[in-house]
Amino acid sequence: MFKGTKMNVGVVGAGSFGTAISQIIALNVEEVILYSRRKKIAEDINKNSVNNEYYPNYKLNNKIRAVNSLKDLKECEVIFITVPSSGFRKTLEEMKNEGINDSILVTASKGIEPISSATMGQIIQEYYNDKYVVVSGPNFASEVVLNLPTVTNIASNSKNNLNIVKKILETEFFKVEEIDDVIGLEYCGILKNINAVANGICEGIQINENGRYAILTKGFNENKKIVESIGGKPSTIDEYCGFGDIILTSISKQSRNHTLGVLIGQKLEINKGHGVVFEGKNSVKTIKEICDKKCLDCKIVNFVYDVLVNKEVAKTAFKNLWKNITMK
Ligand SMILES: NC(=O)C1=CN([C@@H]2O[C@H](COP(=O)(O)OP(=O)(O)OC[C@H]3O[C@@H](n4cnc5c(N)ncnc54)[C@H](OP(=O)(O)O)[C@@H]3O)[C@@H](O)[C@H]2O)C=CC1
Ligand SMILES: O=C(CO)COP(=O)(O)O
Repeated sequence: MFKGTKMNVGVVGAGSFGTAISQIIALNVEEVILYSRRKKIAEDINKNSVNNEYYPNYKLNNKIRAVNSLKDLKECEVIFITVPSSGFRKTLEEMKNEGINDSILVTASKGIEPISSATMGQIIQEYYNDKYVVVSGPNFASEVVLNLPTVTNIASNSKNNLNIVKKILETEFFKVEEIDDVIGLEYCGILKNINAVANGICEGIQINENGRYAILTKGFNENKKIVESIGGKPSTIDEYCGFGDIILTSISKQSRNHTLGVLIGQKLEINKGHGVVFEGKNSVKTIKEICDKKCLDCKIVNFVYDVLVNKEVAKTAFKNLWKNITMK
């Protein structure tokens, strides 16, 4: 007999993380409705329980039902949004237009909107309310999909919504820890991508390990300053979503942001055509603007900005960074 939560849960975005989190949720609810903007992906999932595009060799839980219209999520009490930040606002607009009004919205996207500098949660607030839930942590989708030991942090202004989301997500191996800092949690996910690119660049130009871990330490401490400056708690950086995710994505070759840095450091051409999600690349300009506005001298952000935006040679940018690395 089913012992989980009797709830309609939806997931928007049948990509790496959306599919992975659906697997986790499926362990706790009767049905997960997974929205794919591509009909073929939805059809494959429903026919064979396989997401051929993102996990071709993995059988998904048969409690996952894929749909190709956002209308089909109308009855969901909770909806997780897992599209990249670049498509987040458009997705919310479409959800609104399709009559999705009363669901608890959860964001797992680790990016920031250019120009408005809005976090994904703040964009949700524009269309809905401030009762959204943020999920973030050292959570590679490739491991989440297998329900391997993982911890994530969640935060919300609504205790009730937080409890509901925790119930939907927590499994024996996928642990969920609440923290009391919505904006800090979101910023941890945004900033660690920039650290990952920075450490990847250093690896790409073959900086020694002592040097690379100095860069990592510097980035960790600068993130604390940034989180505090935007109204978050500096201590949030010590949590899984902070320390854990910075380390994971700065070091692991599984990280796309880290890999991007390595390739740039090695002066290899980045293939722009295949839509790989590099949230760090997309957010560094906005984060640099925020730091400048707040008169924060964040050397790791500047380093990544110099390489990615100013197109400075990575080795030159590193030399400039290193000159001032011990300056507060
Ligand atoms: N991968 C990971 O380990 C983790 C990722 N995240 C975060 O989750 C977010 C998504 O990442 P991830 O799942 O890896 O990315 P993927 O590229 O694997 O999947 C993205 C999903 O969003 C859809 N999508 C892409 N662009 C748009 C758009 N403009 N409008 C609507 N839908 C769109 C894609 O559809 P289609 O297939 O048709 O392109 C796909 O379903 C990112 O912000 C990332 O930082 C968070 C934790 C872990
Ligand atoms: O956020 C992630 C793991 O926590 C995934 O990182 P990448 O986007 O760099 O692959």
